[in-house]
Amino acid sequence: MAETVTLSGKTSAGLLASLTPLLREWLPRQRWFAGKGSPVTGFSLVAATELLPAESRLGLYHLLVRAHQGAVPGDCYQLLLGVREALPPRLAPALIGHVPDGPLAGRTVYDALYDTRPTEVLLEALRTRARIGVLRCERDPAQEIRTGLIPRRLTSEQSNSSVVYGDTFILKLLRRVVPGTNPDLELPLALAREGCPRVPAPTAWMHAELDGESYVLGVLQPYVQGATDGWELALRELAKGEDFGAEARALGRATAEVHTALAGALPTATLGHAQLGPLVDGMIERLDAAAQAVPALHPYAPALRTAFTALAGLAAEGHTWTAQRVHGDLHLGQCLRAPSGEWALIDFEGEPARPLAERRMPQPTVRDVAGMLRSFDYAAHSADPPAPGWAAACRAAYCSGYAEVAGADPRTDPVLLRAYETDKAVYEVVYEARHRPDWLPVPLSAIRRLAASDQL
Ligand SMILES: Nc1ncnc2c1ncn2[C@@H]1O[C@H](COP(=O)(O)OP(=O)(O)O)[C@@H](O)[C@H]1O
Ligand SMILES: O=P(O)(O)O[C@H]1O[C@H](CO)[C@@H](O[C@H]2O[C@H](CO)[C@@H](O)[C@H](O)[C@H]2O)[C@H](O)[C@H]1O
Repeated sequence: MAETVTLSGKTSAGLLASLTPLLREWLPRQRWFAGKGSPVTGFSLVAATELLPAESRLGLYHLLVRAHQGAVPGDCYQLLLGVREALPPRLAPALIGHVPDGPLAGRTVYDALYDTRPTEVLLEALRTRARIGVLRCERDPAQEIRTGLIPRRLTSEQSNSSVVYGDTFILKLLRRVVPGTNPDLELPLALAREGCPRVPAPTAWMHAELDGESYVLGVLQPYVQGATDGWELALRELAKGEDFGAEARALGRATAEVHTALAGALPTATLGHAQLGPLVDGMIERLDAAAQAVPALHPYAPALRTAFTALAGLAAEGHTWTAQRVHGDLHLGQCLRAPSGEWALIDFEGEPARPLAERRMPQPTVRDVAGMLRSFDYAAHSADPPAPGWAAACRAAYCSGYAEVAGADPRTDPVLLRAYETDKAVYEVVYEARHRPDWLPVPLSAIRRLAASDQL
């Protein structure tokens, strides 16, 4: 591996100044950019590390940059920038721009995750537990990382960016990074220690040490070869008019296995009146904000609010609930079915827009169950014609499968389940209004059902 350096203050200031106009254009267009809606006014450099010298044919920089949006410093993003004289045609979609001045004047800068050599450099750093400037790589000594694996970038990227190496490993590079323990590494590591086979065990990971704080930057894990995700599979079965009950039941069992392992690995808590109050307040605040943001939700808000006040009422009567660490953003797209038929769960980041501390709090497991129940409903309502009976059968099979392993059926606590399902549907209304307005009718159909009923 080439010699690597953390850039001096002067060099990095020059670098950032010349990159700023290009990044200001490019960053807001990325799928993973979280600050959509308000313009980026500037950047500050959090860390810059040269992984391949810029003077060579191919330069490579690892950057952590804070995007400023208005007066307050905004989110910190991880960028891997390649530097070349000119881009070969295969790298055209990766173009960020041509640098007009400064230390890289006349050269072309691009998103290096599209390129083979830079992604090989990352894997090599993980394999060799490299420490480069602020970057630190660590790995599970029990797992081997072979050399010579061919990288390819995943095009189905969502909140982050992923590279698959020879169908053996997948490296997820977090794009918006925050200091602290990241559940996307914390939970799979805890599950691996607990011997839970439902979640690929982290093979290696990279973080940055900055001012005494650690930022998780990426996680390498075994790639589930030939897997189909639950969303794709559900839509396929729906289109064929096929029953999905057996798969839904297996998914319920897999979810309960993961919950059982998480409860064994990490602290649990009891939620009584004092703890539930703030949780319910949060649900009501999210509902009010959503009803303001999406007018179509407004007429249903009073009826939806009863889902939350009913839960607060139970707590006031002295009911308690068990809380533990959960997935936090579970839906069919986070479930992978291997050709063997086994299900794996991925992406333990939680809802990325929520603060880390909130995402790491113990919560009732029904939060994940509600996410999956919503997902069956989503699949059924994106079919033409909608198939509510199919969703109802999947939801029942999922809860039965869950109960077989957990020993308790989520449907036996309808007030809790309705509150969490309502909270999720409200979140989805805002998500769709912001990202996919054509999909808004899907969560709105659930909103109508939830507003009209006081049970599952
Ligand atoms: N271990 C894995 N094996 C196979 N495919 C995976 C694995 N982990 C993730 N993927 C694929 O990568 C995609 C993105 O992963 P995910 O963790 O959900 O990232 P994001 O946070 O960007 O949504 C998933 O939808 C899935 O198709
Ligand atoms: O996968 P992400 O962590 O990025 O989750 C976000 O995007 C999801 C859509 O890609 C969104 O999920 C919603 O749509 C799914 C179908 O596309 C459906 O299966 C889910 O049940 C529904 O919530 C998710 O809410 C959002 O956080």
